Amino acid sequence: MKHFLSALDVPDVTALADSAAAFKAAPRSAETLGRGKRIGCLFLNPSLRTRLSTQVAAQQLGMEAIVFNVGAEGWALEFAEGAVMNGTTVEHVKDAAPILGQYFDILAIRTFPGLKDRAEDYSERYISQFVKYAGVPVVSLESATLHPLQSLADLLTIRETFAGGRRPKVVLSWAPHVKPLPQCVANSFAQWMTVWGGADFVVTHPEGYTLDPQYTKGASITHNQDEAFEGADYIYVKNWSSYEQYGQILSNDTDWMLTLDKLKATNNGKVMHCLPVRRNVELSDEVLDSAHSLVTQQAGNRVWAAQAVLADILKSNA
Ligand SMILES: NCCC[C@H](NC(=O)CCC(=O)O)C(=O)O
Ligand SMILES: NC(=O)OP(=O)(O)O
Repeated sequence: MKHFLSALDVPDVTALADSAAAFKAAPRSAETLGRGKRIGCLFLNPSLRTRLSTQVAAQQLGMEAIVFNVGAEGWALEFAEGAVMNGTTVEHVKDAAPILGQYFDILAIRTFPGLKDRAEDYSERYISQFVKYAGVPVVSLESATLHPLQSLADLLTIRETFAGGRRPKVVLSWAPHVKPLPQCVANSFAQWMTVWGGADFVVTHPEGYTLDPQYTKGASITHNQDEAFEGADYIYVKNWSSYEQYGQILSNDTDWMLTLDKLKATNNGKVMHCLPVRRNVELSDEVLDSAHSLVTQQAGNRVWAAQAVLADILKSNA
């Protein structure tokens, strides 16, 4: 693949998850693949896992990784076409991106949505301008609407932990939060689950939190969390702000927090979350600290997901 922005860039998500599993079994199996190559990781927003796992993955492929917190330390970038730059932005992406394309063989970017203007966020203007102007492969480190590296790690986690000999029931469950969050992780998980097609996939959320249907096509959607949890093998917990009443918090319904009591209806369900997590708001301590929780394994798998993606891009663009 050329770029990695969405599941739709991946010819075969199962094969990519297999590649991630192979790197997990043999981390140094392609340690010369990236020799002499350099990845630039640009962060317009904070990160712990994505930032570090991508660097570890690059190093294990023999690549050099340079991280730049462009949001905090760089010149304020302008993305609007034809902007009269007499305000706070200092440098246009049209000028910056081609330079970054000369410094790096792969450019990876984290750029969260503004959550003010849905059309603007869902146009993915920021990351697509890097694609347009950098001239090198671009990897999403979470963009305005999707988080594909997270979803690939999630798919790996489900495939390596499920031993049921049937299709697992996987539930994406909305959770309360203190602030409006992007829809990225939820959109992306739904997209990967439906593109993969290996699970009975259910999305549950309070009214008003319907996700963009392009990502949930093929999923069962219900406002009844108890019903969704019945017999579930995996519960993926995530908050998102409203897509319909864009960027709003409509419900701070604490009843939606995942507790051990709620897990009783599941099939000894495993619990997933992308992290960072607000303890005792989204999930209770007793869930996160129990054997139900896969969150540490899931975050560990971010390395293998990133390694599979970078290896594929290196091979495809050799
Ligand atoms: N990269 C994984 C999640 C990133 C982001 N969470 C956050 O911003 C949490 C912030 C907080 O808890 O204050 C999100 O939901 O998309
Ligand atoms: N899950 C995830 O993307 O974590 P970071 O925001 O810490 O990178």
